[in-house]
Amino acid sequence: MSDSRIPIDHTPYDALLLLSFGGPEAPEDVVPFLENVTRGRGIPKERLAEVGKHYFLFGGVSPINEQNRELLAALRKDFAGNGLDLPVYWGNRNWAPYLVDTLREIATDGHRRVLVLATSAYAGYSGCRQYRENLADALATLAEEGLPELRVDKLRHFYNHPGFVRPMIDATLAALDELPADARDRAHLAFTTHSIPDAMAESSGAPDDPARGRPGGAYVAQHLEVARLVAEAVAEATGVAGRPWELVFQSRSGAPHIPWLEPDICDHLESLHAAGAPAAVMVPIGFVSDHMEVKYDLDTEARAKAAELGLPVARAATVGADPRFTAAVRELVLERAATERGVPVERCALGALGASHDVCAVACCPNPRAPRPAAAQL
Ligand SMILES: CC1=C(CCC(=O)O)c2cc3nc(cc4[nH]c(cc5[nH]c(cc1n2)c(C)c5CCC(=O)O)c(CCC(=O)O)c4C)C(CCC(=O)O)=C3C
Ligand SMILES: [Fe+2]
Repeated sequence: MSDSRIPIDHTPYDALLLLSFGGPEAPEDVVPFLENVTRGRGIPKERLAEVGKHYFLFGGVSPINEQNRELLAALRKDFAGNGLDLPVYWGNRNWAPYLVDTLREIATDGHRRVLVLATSAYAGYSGCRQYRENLADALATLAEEGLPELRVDKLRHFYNHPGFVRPMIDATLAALDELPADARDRAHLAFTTHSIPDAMAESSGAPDDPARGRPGGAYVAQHLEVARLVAEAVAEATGVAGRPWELVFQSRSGAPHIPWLEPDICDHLESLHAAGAPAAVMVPIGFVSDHMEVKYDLDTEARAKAAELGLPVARAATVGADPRFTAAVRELVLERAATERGVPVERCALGALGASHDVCAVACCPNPRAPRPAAAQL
């Protein structure tokens, strides 16, 4: 890591907010949680009933909140151990602790400039702007309550930061080791992420992003870049060149007549099997922790499909609270703080796309329904 070159000075910021999706923690939470997630989004009732079943299969508890508690503790420990005296708070979009309550706490604790780490590494409406709209809504509520004004900035997309990519390389190598030895060297890598509507993918990214308007937009271009970086590092570590890999999708919702990114991981496993592939590793590069989309859609549904086909599969772990990731967050905080102070610093990124912008443009990753106020933009 290059953090030694960035001064350990968090001014002008006085708090970091870990902002996440949230999930139910008891059976009676499941329906209200799904109502929060899908309000005004036109998700068919049948799909909601189906997704509800996924949660009930796990006792009505999503692992996501516990994973965020672990990340919060790991960030605090990393900061404390490296002389970064910046309080870290946690709030969610869809479940307690709710974002608005956490922001109120931040304001009443006397903080004014808040940096936000969203648990989503890539560009796109769902992973970026929607969180910024939620921030704008929460700030409006605090203003109505007469609380002092907070200024909120969001950390840049971290998909190509070495502290995010390197743990995924190791996780892919570990998953390959779980496969039968005679299938290992010819096993495919199936990189997976959340499917989103084609139109949302195409409009993802900054207006001047070269990927914008191309099929899949910045969302797909960024995932392809991470997939390539992981595949190349795995080739180097294993000495196996030319291993096939693909970017595939999971967790589609929405109405069937609206096109979403494909192929689905389960269809992909079928194609691999039909084409004679001996095994596959599923690498969930689109997610930062092993939450429900990973535990159900991959570990339950896709594994069942693979078992039915007789295709050996393994699943790589997500980054979670890996110390390299918490160090990367620290580095990103210090990088952004230095930039705000006008101090030039190295902006660490692997691969060809370079470090993302710090501040989103008004036309970045537009809302697919109608424009709404969003925080942390130009
Ligand atoms: C890009 C993306 C990410 C990754 C970036 C990020 O992390 O933000 C993500 C993460 C997550 N999505 C999650 C859960 C759900 N997403 C849904 C619905 C949707 N997701 C979408 C996209 C994404 N989603 C979209 C375009 C929809 C359609 C409705 C809409 O336009 O909003 C629904 C509704 C039911 C259904 O699945 O149809 C649920 C329950 C959980 C929590 C898991 C847990 O509980 O452990 C997490 C981390
Ligand atoms: Fe989702």
